[in-house]
Amino acid sequence: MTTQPEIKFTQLFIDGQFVDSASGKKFAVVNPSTGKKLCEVAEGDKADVDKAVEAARRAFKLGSTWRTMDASNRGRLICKLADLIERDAEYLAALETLNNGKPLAEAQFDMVCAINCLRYYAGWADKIHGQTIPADGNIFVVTRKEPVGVVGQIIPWNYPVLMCTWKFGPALAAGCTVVLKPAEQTPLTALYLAQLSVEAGFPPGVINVINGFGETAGVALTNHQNVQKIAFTGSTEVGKIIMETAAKSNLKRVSLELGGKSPIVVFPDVDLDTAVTTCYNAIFANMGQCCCAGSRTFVHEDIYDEFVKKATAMAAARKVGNPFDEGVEQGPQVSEEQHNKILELLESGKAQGASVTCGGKKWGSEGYFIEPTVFADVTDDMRIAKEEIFGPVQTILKFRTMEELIERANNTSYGLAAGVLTNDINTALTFAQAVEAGSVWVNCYDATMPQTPFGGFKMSGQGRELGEEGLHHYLEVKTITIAIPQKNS
Ligand SMILES: NC(=O)c1ccc[n+]([C@@H]2O[C@H](COP(=O)([O-])OP(=O)(O)OC[C@H]3O[C@@H](n4cnc5c(N)ncnc54)[C@H](O)[C@@H]3O)[C@@H](O)[C@H]2O)c1
Ligand SMILES: CC1=C(/C=C/C(C)=C/C=C\C(C)=C\C=O)C(C)(C)CCC1
Repeated sequence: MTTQPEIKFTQLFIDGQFVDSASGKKFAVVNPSTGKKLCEVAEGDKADVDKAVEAARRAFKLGSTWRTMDASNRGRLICKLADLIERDAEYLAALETLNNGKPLAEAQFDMVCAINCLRYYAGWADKIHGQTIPADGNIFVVTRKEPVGVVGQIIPWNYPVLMCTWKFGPALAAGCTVVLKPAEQTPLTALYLAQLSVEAGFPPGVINVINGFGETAGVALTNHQNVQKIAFTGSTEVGKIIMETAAKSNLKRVSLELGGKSPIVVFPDVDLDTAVTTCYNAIFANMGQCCCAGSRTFVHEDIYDEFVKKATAMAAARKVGNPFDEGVEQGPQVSEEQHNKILELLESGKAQGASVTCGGKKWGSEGYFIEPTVFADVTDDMRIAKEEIFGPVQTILKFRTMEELIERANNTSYGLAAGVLTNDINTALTFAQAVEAGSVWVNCYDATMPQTPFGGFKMSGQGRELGEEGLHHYLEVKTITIAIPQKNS
């Protein structure tokens, strides 16, 4: 097992090559386990985004290698990229753990999910097609699905490799070319994937990666006149800016995967230990840094006290520490900023009267660790019940009736995911139909697969990623109507 993975790539990746930024500027990448600098990477801004978009435009030109390639061969290239990730999965997982702080086992599982995602979309490449339409008159009508063109993709730091593949997979299967901006906190694995794309044989310019900050590189990409679509994952706050910038520049297409405050609901007919474990995983996975985290645990009043007792014991037993160490379940939060934001929300929970039954403060003396925390007696008006904490903080609320539950579960501007744990099919379906969420998991949680659409209602986003739905944002529909002398049925 590699615990000191070599950092091999730190430049920008434009037109199939690693290059310095036009300004020569660099920024520090930090190890969240220690708070110390890992390395410096090139800092891209507008000038570099312009170059990358130009390269992506050339790669997308009519007659280019990419545009004239058989769709089945596009699929083979995507498959090859998946194979290379699989070959280097141990290294990539270690690099992810080093840069992001997630426990190695979680990073390893992310690699499996990333590989599966690319293989799924590789299969789509030669199955994307239009229709023939029996329109009125002496005409022959066909539709073609065409790639939208150059796509800007902006991703967050919580699943760096996985998010790259959620973005690359459908875009490349559709035949687009991409400029991806990783989060400034976690650029290292995206750069390694860029190198793998060369080895896989993607033509230069099809995949470009620009490290940089949101306010400079991110804005330049979103504002660009020659970018036809922007795919964004991150905060709802920035999602709004993206939509506005996209509209004001060239009305580029936008898909958004944003925040959440997802309810996971426990009815009294369940096996309690199983339910406690499901709710625990739903919130504590990835240090709580997941858009779909089950961050409001609603428990029926009949089992509330017993549930809190067991949930507290489980969180207290959670092993925190060096994410490379075997058996460690929780590493640091990704950054000092996130760490401080969580601590501030923990204080608000205490001040507003929630009961801390486990944790509630910083863990250790170096790095960005937070104790696994459980709050009981949480009420809907508290900040910890309303705001996205993005940390290892379980908030347990009490409910009595289905009507009240549905009203409270939906009383949020978010609508990304929800979970319901019950052995009664009617209870499950009543809740599943009523809850305003893009994914509803029954007797499971986080069951997200490449085949299943994922995305939000309300302010949790626009559009869906994954599944067939995830392709649509990368495609334009062209209707071709041909006058013919005589039609026949
Ligand atoms: N939905 C998610 O997956 C997700 C991921 C990360 C963070 N968040 C939430 O957002 C909060 C803040 O985290 P954050 O500041 O890292 O998220 P963020 O939304 O600021 O960053 C996400 C990505 O957007 C880029 N970005 C930032 N401002 C931009 C702009 N004006 N134009 C274009 N791109 C821009 C960033 O550089 C990064 O690549 C977290 O505490 C959490 O609540 C959600
Ligand atoms: C939470 C776990 C997983 C699921 C992660 C998901 C569904 C991430 C989805 C995307 C984004 C952008 C989240 C936003 O923060 C795995 C990968 C299935 C592993 C188990 C834990």
